[in-house]
Amino acid sequence: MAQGHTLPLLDLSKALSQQQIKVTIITTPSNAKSMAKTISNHPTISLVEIPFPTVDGLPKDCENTSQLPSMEFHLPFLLATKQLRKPFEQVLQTMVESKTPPICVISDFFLGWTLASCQALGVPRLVFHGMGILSMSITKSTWFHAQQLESMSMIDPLDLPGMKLPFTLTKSDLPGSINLPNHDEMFYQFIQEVGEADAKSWGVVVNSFEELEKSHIPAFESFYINGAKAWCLGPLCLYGKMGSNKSTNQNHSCTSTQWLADQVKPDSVIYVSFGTQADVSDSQLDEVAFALEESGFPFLWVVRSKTWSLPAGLEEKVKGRGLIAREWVDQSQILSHRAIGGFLSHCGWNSVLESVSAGVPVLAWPMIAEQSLNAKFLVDGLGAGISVKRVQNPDAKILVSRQDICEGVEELMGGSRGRSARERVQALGRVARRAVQKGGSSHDTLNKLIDKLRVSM
Ligand SMILES: O=c1ccn([C@@H]2O[C@H](COP(=O)(O)OP(=O)(O)O[C@H]3O[C@H](CO)[C@@H](O)[C@H](O)[C@H]3O)[C@@H](O)[C@H]2O)c(=O)[nH]1
Repeated sequence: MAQGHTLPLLDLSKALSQQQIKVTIITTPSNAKSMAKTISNHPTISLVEIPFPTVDGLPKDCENTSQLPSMEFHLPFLLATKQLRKPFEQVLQTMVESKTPPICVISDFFLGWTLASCQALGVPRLVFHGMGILSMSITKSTWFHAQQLESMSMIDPLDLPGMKLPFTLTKSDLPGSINLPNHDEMFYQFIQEVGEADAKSWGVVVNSFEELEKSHIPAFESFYINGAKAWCLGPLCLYGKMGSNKSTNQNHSCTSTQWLADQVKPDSVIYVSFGTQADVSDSQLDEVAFALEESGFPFLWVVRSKTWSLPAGLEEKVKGRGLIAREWVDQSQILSHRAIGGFLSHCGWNSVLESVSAGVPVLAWPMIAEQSLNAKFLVDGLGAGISVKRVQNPDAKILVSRQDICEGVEELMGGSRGRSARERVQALGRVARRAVQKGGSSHDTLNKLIDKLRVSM
């Protein structure tokens, strides 16, 4: 129940539907509403609504993390989702009783209770984390070896058992949620609980492709106790867009796409977005605005903050050169527009895969969750991006200065490191697009998964 998980699962539903599999999406009313349009021309995908519980301490009508006023509400939100269990089980029970049991349930990692629901009815549970293989393996490994980590310095290279890392990893590279010495007790317990259910799942659906992360699969699978297999089916964003390369998207009517259509120079525009979860302070957004103005490059910037506005004097300066989108845009489509030459990104895994799929190099600015690992993989492991310079104090209001953002944008769009990242990511993009086509690794894996599930019925 987060856009970063819902969107790839919708793409997976489309991929399954293309293989003549009937998909039932069980979700809550507001999530169902936002999904309905996307699946309207897929008659084999249907939606079943179950109510979202009313919970003290959680704002009303928040059924998705993107609707939370801030990530402070994340834990109460996660705990509330446990109450979905009963209505979910009723839906499943009805399917079984009407002699149309599902061949499997694909459940989000955060809904750990679905394991027991599936086991009770003898339905295989596949888990989906939204993350890549490498970041999941590092996260799991550091979780299980937390005690050894405690005694290590922040700068010594980490040697994680069973893993060959494609870059040097230190404790300071790990996501804050792993590094914090005092885990929030309830959050810790919640993750422990869903992690145990995860490890007992029948299999794992992964939004990645073998050519990108194959060497890390054995280490990842070793965390599963019943021989569960990781099924790499991605990049999921590419299903439904097969055959398309860089497009001009002329027939899309929304403002951002129209604005993009007027940008005639290929690879000239920098796209900026920080995903659907990270809280970015308004003073930090000011720094981004000044940097984009100073860099001189055309930009398309998606801003989530409801309180921020462009600093005085900047509007005139960027008029005609930049577009600030405050509504939802089709990011994946934007990235595949030929005018887009770079992406200033928080490195959520979907953004990383969408950028790779479109062959767009990234200026990496990780913010929360496992994003620092994605950024490291992309920049140091794959050479498909460069990093912004960040200040070392995580409590500072301004984590990246306007000078450093501007320098990063200039290097990505016009510098030699940006050029080599562009070449590298374009090559990776070709491999990614091949993976989901007939005969490609992800396409084949999807068919093998369907066959295996049918046999085990
Ligand atoms: O206006 C918008 C804004 C976002 N998106 C899409 O929303 C998704 C955002 O996903 P992601 O880039 O992964 O960022 P988050 O929403 O922040 O993702 C959360 O979930 C990811 C998957 O688990 C993790 O990698 C991240 O760290 C976590 O913050 C992407 O598909 C974007 O294309 C749009 O299409 N339009």
